Amino acid sequence: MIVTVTLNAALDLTYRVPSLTPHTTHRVTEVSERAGGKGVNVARVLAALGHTVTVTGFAGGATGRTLREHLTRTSGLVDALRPVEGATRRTLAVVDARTGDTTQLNEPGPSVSSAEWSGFLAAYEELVGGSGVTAVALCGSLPPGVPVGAYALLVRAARAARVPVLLDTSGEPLRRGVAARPDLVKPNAEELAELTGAHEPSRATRDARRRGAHAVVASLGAEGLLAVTPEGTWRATPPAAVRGNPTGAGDSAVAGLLSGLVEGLHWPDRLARAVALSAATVAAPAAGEFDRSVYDDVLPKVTVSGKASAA
Ligand SMILES: O=P(O)(O)OC[C@H]1O[C@](O)(CO)[C@@H](O)[C@H]1O
Repeated sequence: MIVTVTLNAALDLTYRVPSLTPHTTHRVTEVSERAGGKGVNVARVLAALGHTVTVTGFAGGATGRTLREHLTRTSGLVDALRPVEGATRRTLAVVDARTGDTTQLNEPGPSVSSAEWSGFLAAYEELVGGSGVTAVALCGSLPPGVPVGAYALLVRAARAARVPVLLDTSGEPLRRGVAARPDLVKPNAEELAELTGAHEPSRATRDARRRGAHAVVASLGAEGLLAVTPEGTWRATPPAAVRGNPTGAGDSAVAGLLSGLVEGLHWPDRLARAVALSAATVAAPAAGEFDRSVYDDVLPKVTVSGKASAA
């Protein structure tokens, strides 16, 4: 069983408008509402790939209730979200139908008390310390009240339980989390540059490893993925850019990497799967989903170059 942690879960709204223009009124032509937050999206993609996933983090208020109802509709997901007094946030993705561009607005999330945080930490330690957990993904921003070093604690607890742990966050929580030596981090180019101060991806990726991450997979948008790992260095590139809504493409890459890890795939196959899932998510209406025909089409066309390290 894979565990995904979403401390700042969200009810994701996606609006499609004919053309997004500041200072004007828009008629929304399509509305979708989904359970979201990065770890929830990762879990939904993993479940669609046939994995059983326990979803944990916080949920509260009417939005939290709606999010949990959405989760019950996806088979393969086990809801282990912990209740909080504050209401789960909403996020809004506005898709401009003319240009295909997406504008994302994320609420900050509920205030989490220190008692709620300590309760979560104890439950998490018990969960990852129990039997049958094959990997943990720690994903997304932290809600107000959760300590900035939260991910570092969660990484250490997973490592103590000998469970492989992946971290996908940004800013100071990423910096501290990386120093706790996760097995894998998956920053995008911007997060990587902020972490390391380096703007050239291969240099920044190597630097992120020096800071503590065992392996680093950088997501570089339409240019695919760059992986720097103890087993080797690879670049995985999609055959062509896919038009659509890129929200959640990084989450699908995480799902591809994690599923590949627990299935024992070699790095080049894991990376190809992650790139194909990302592309297939751009083609889908919302984060946490992917277009299976695009996935099947792109997967054999992903180019993976690079080499394994000398044994
Ligand atoms: O936790 P954040 O970094 O604010 O990201 C959350 C948001 O990102 C997405 O997961 C897309 O990656 C949305 O579904 C939305 O919930």
